[in-house]
Amino acid sequence: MDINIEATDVEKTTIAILGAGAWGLALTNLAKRNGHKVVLWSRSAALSLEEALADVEMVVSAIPMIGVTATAAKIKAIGLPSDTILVTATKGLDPATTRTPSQIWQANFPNNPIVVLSGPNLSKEIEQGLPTATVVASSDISAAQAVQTVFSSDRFRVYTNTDPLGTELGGTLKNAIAIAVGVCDGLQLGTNAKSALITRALIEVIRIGTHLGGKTETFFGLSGLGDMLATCSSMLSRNYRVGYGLAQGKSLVEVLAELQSTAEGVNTTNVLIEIANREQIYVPISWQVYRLLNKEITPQEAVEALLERDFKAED
Ligand SMILES: NC(=O)C1=CN([C@@H]2O[C@H](COP(=O)(O)OP(=O)(O)OC[C@H]3O[C@@H](n4cnc5c(N)ncnc54)[C@H](OP(=O)(O)O)[C@@H]3O)[C@@H](O)[C@H]2O)C=CC1
Ligand SMILES: O=C(CO)COP(=O)(O)O
Repeated sequence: MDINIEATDVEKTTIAILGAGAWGLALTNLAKRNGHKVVLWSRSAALSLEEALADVEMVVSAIPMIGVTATAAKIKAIGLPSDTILVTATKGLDPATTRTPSQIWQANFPNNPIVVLSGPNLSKEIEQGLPTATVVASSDISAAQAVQTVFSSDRFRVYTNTDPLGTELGGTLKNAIAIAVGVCDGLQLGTNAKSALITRALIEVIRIGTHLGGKTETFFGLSGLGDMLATCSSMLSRNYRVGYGLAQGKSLVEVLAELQSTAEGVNTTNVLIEIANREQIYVPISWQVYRLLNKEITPQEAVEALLERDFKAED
């Protein structure tokens, strides 16, 4: 029997959400609609980080990758009770250490429960009240369930998962792929090409993701294939728009200036190639994105390079 839990029946949580960008605002609205008490903090906020964190049961980081290490260090200096749940919603890789955001949070707060939140979550659609689903993943299942309770609604279906790294890497690695698919669409290569690219890209993401410790099945779920399909098929995706703009002959600087918003895939691709070179992981699609972003080839040459590779089996 399905039990319909009304938002009013659920115990209320006090939450600090860090990062007042598109994602931090959308997550704030989701939690507030469920009646939870939310303090939204950003660097330009009137309240200090210390004030924002006072007496909260949950901290949600929606900070772009560029700010995660410094913010985690500031919070460590302030101090957090060990039962405060830390939720990371950032999709990126740290250029200094090649770590994921959850690994950074875990290193700073080894005794706190860490939960990754990731899925096909284009914030503009969520803000319009359109339905979607997401995944909250943690080795601490009760912490994941607490986050599930905070954000779940009839428009935002939240699933739990016990593979935080796989969940996080799916959402992160697909940003390099969204740039590639943006190029494919910008060059008007057609639906067959796009479908082939996304399918081969999923194999690539699974190859990297499992090498780094994620579980194969996670990459076929919402945070893997689900998020890849969302970002590879929408002009709402900033990463897709980076690829699309480059295919139109714009420079990376021009495209990023037009976006005025975070496109994590640019940094992620650079860090990913560093990891792939170091660990000898075969990443043909991300490699062409890397060369394109670093002005080594044109969009047309990237496509030719992918098509001209040696014959191989599909696996
Ligand atoms: N938008 C989306 O649809 C989704 C985004 N994400 C992920 O969430 C993260 C944030 O994205 P999004 O909100 O869209 O980005 P935005 O570009 O909309 O906002 C970024 C926010 O982060 C703050 N910020 C920028 N640099 C730093 C820094 N060095 N330290 C602390 N805060 C900083 C800025 O606020 P201020 O300058 O005022 O401090 C700004 O409010 C990214 O990793 C993204 O991949 C995940 C799922 C969906
Ligand atoms: O991760 C996202 C949707 O799930 C947001 O994608 P962009 O960062 O490309 O806009």
